[in-house]
Amino acid sequence: MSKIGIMGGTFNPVHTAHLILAETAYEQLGLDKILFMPSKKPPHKMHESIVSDEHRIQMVQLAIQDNPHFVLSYAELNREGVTYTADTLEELSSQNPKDAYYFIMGGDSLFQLETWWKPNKILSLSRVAVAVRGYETIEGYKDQIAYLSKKYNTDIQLLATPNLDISSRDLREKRKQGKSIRYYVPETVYNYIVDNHLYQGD
Ligand SMILES: Nc1ncnc2c1ncn2[C@@H]1O[C@H](COP(=O)(O)OP(=O)(O)OP(=O)(O)O)[C@@H](O)[C@H]1O
Ligand SMILES: O=C(O)c1ccc[n+]([C@@H]2O[C@H](COP(=O)([O-])O)[C@@H](O)[C@H]2O)c1
Repeated sequence: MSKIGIMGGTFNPVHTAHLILAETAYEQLGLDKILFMPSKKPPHKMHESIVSDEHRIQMVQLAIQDNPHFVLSYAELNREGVTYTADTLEELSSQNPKDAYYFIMGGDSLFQLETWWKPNKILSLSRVAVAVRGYETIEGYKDQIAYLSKKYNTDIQLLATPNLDISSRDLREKRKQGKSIRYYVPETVYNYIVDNHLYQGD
């Protein structure tokens, strides 16, 4: 049996907080590997402008290539239409029934989790590991963790990450304003964004 972390995201673009979050989960939960799983068409971002799958794949690949326990997963990119986490977990666990899945997320996702498709299935097929985001505090998460843990009879893990106030949205905005995003993303990803003129206009 392997313990597999899933770092799902739009990764538009992937940034340093995603990588720190995944590495912390790997270490703290004693995982065997982390799947970086770009979403195809996230249901809650249907109207957002997202760079092509190819660009997001390239950026994730560049970001994780030096880490032997980080793996790019095409599980959602290979599916047609809207991709739901519950369906992805069902597919993964039927392919590898002996593996245990840990779905890694930031606090914004934790507070939205009940609005996702079939939260019950998500929480029965995986354990959630959550990191405090930006200026939020652990205190603000405790009630939500206790509520979800009790309701869905699960054990939600809190990850000991530093609070990193980095978001893809802010990085896209900085680029639009001509500001630097150097060091918010790995150097390879920074060069890719600059070389491909990504996030410069509308
Ligand atoms: N700074 C952060 N701290 C903790 N978790 C984060 C952080 N940034 C992203 N995450 C988590 O990583 C996962 C994937 O995030 P996503 O790709 O949407 O990045 P994002 O920065 O939230 O993007 P956007 O600003 O476009 O919404 C989500 O579960 C999100 O909560
Ligand atoms: O399945 C759902 O209903 C659902 C709704 C919102 C988000 N998700 C997943 O949550 C992960 C983080 O999403 P995002 O948009 O914050 O990058 C990513 O894997 C999404 O597919 C899933």
